[in-house]
Amino acid sequence: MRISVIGAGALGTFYSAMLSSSGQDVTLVCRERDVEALGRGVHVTGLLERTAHPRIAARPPPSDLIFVTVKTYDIGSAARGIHVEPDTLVVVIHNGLGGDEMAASILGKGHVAAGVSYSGVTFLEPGKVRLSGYTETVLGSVEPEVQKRLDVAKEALEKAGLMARITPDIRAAQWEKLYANIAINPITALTGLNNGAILEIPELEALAAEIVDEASMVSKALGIKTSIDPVENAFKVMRDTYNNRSSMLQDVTRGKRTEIDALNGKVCELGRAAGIPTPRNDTITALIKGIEKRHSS
Ligand SMILES: NC(=O)C1=CN([C@@H]2O[C@H](COP(=O)(O)OP(=O)(O)OC[C@H]3O[C@@H](n4cnc5c(N)ncnc54)[C@H](O)[C@@H]3O)[C@@H](O)[C@H]2O)C=CC1
Ligand SMILES: CC(C)(CO)C(=O)C(=O)O
Repeated sequence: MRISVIGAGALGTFYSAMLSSSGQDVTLVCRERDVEALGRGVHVTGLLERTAHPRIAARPPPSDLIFVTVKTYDIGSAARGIHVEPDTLVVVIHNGLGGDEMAASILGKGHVAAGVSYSGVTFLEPGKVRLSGYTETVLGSVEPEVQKRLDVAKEALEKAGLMARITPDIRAAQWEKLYANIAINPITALTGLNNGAILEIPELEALAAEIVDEASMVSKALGIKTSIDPVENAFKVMRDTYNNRSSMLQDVTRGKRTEIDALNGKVCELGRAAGIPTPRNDTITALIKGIEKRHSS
């Protein structure tokens, strides 16, 4: 089976190293500027050590299974570069909401599934990443025909030593992770604190709970049924990742664009459409956009 991983950042380097070192036929699709460095191999350090030599390409080759591991705002352009064959399955692994729908609008609903990853991977330099959290990838599609074909992706991940699970409700899985990201990512990006420190400041802990409560109201209005307590789950992730610097804190520290539109911004958008007020998320979104503007000007 021909597997491609699009995006040689933190997650893509990790997945391609794992898939390729298990003997599978893998192409890592990267930016032109990184082709040479990645040609020397990809390396994972931290919780486990892996070195692998996947094929490297600046354009997606014809593939049976494609993992898209780019930031949410790049999913559209990455999808436009993919040529799908009739049986190609594209799994878009991302935080937030709307990414797989964006890919499906370009590639066709019959090709696209979503993935929710609970790994924690830090990008060090092209071809080098550090793994700090190593848990499962949850796979699912809202399209029954795609859902039936997800075993292919699950088996490829498992063969690579990665835990994978197919969920019958991918939207619920995405919301479950979203509750943690909308509380942790922007608060840490605005304060510079590590994830766990939110719990040490009563005012921030209360703000985090209010942000998640608003999202929970929106998800209920949309008929999303999750199996967790949203606020408790967000607090648990803060405890479990106590010393992490969130991806959004890392983004603003480096002057990079953030994924705020697919996180709190999406909650505001869906809340407006459903008639549910989201004042905390509106404010948080505006503040992060202000930081992005500072960096872009
Ligand atoms: N890093 C992590 O531990 C986790 C990340 N996620 C999510 O996974 C997604 C990917 O995250 P990261 O790997 O951290 O991002 P990243 O920013 O480290 O890597 C994305 C890479 O994709 C490249 N890229 C963008 N468009 C491309 C295209 N058209 N062709 C080829 N390369 C392209 C970028 O240049 C960058 O190297 C995000 O939605 C993130 O929130 C989810 C769970 C954990
Ligand atoms: C779970 C969490 C908050 C870990 O830092 C994360 O997903 C992120 O930083 O984007």
